[in-house]
Amino acid sequence: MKEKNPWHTPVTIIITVIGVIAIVALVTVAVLQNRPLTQKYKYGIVLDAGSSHTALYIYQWPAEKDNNTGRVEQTHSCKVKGPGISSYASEPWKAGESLKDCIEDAKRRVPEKRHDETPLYLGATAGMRLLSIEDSSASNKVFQAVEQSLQKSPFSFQGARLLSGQEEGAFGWVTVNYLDDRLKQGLETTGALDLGGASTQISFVSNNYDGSESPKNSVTFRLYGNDYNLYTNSFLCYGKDQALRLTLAQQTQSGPRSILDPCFHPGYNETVTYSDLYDSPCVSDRKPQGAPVTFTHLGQGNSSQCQDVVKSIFNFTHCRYTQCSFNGVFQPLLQGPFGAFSAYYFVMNFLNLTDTSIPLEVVRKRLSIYCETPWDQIKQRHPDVKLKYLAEYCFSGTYILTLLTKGYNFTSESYPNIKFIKKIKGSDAGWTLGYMLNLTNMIPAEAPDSPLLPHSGYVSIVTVITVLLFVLLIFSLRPFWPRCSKQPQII
Ligand SMILES: Nc1nc2c(ncn2[C@@H]2O[C@H](COP(=O)(O)OP(=O)(O)OP(=O)(O)O)[C@@H](O)[C@H]2O)c(=O)[nH]1
Ligand SMILES: [Ca+2]
Repeated sequence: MKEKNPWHTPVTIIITVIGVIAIVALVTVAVLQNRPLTQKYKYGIVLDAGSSHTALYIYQWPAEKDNNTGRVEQTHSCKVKGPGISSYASEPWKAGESLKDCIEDAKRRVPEKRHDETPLYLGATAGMRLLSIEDSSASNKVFQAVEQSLQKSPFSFQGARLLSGQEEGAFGWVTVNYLDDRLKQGLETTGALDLGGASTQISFVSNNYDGSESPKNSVTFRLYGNDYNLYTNSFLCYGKDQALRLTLAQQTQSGPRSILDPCFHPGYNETVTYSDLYDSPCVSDRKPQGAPVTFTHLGQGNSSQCQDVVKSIFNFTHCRYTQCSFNGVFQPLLQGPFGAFSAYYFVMNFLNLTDTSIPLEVVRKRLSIYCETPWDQIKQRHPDVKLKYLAEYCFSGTYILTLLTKGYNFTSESYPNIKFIKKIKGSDAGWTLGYMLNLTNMIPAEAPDSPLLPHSGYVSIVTVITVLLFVLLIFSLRPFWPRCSKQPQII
């Protein structure tokens, strides 16, 4: 006779079926409930109105994770044609007009249904700082013109304003450390070195600096639960274009008809108008009286003399603090790694000198060989490079090394701590990202609560516990199991 399987009773079959359905349902709900939503993005736009040009940056981040694990990244940038907005002082409406192409570009890049919720900011830096010193009414008119133009865009325009040098330095530092993921993890931070056309910024955290010695150089932040006491300084007139004016002013104090400039290649020969050279508040008070209309700017290509001329634009004589960089500005001891961007990168990249493991002495030697190369040869070697940029790389390279070593006190030992960078993980290094993160409150002061378990761990645990409960249920029903009718053995 065939033995009857005790499991084949209606009760156990029903329990098993219900149990299996329950497990499947539970796991499905857990998976569906916790699956990442289809990615939707939010956008933010920042216009960087620099002294030499304006650039527009578009940032995006996952819509449902504004300030948590969502990472803000740059998706696009647009270079505005023409000079910086401060150059339109005499015809301000043109400053507004100049932005239109990049705004049209942004309209195509940001999905249309997000346009009206996308914040748009314009921040102006040293070019407008100089214009506001020189002619505040002209600078107001330029701001009005760009505001009028940007208000017409479909984006949510949040205003155009002048950043202070301190903000420019601090937001550059936030950008670098945010992109490097150093803030969220509370890691040692990276200092930021920004070389613009009209100003230059240095920002870093130094352990032996509490901000009390020079409060105007101190910015404190609480980010992701960590406190930072940042040292920052912006040197107006020490961006590379204004620094070049300072050295040319130094060489033309007697109002000569020609100068032999050690920072330009031998054979270089250009006519410069005195009124153009001295048309900047950085040098205007030093315009020589009775000078001719123009002077001939001749290149000499003499590196050591170039270093001397460049050094002469820094003032090292007075310091009322325990230590200074230059021009009587307090600076604590340099600390940690540094990221150097903007013109630091453009120039050192052109000169093939971004590798800071090359000893500083070798860097100087290579630069002096470059500076001594005749202008004709330089032009032949680089037919595609803009002549204005090409003519200035010898000066700019010398200025960068002088600023870093004589100005900020980097030494042969600390020079390798500098990294010349353009982008970090696809986003440009600069103040714009930090500025937007700040204005959109996207970096919380306290560390966000992270989920106890990752999604996969959560699903696995739910499944295991459900199966265990089910097995337990089956066993708890044991008394109801039909008895196995074993035949007594006949001996
Ligand atoms: N060689 C080279 N120089 C560049 C390039 N782009 C900009 N520059 C120059 O580098 C300097 C710094 O440029 P930016 O960092 O854009 O300066 P900015 O933001 O206009 O000026 P600030 O308002 O002082 O920050 C300026 O003298 C520019 O003319 C480039 O692609 N190559
Ligand atoms: Ca800049």
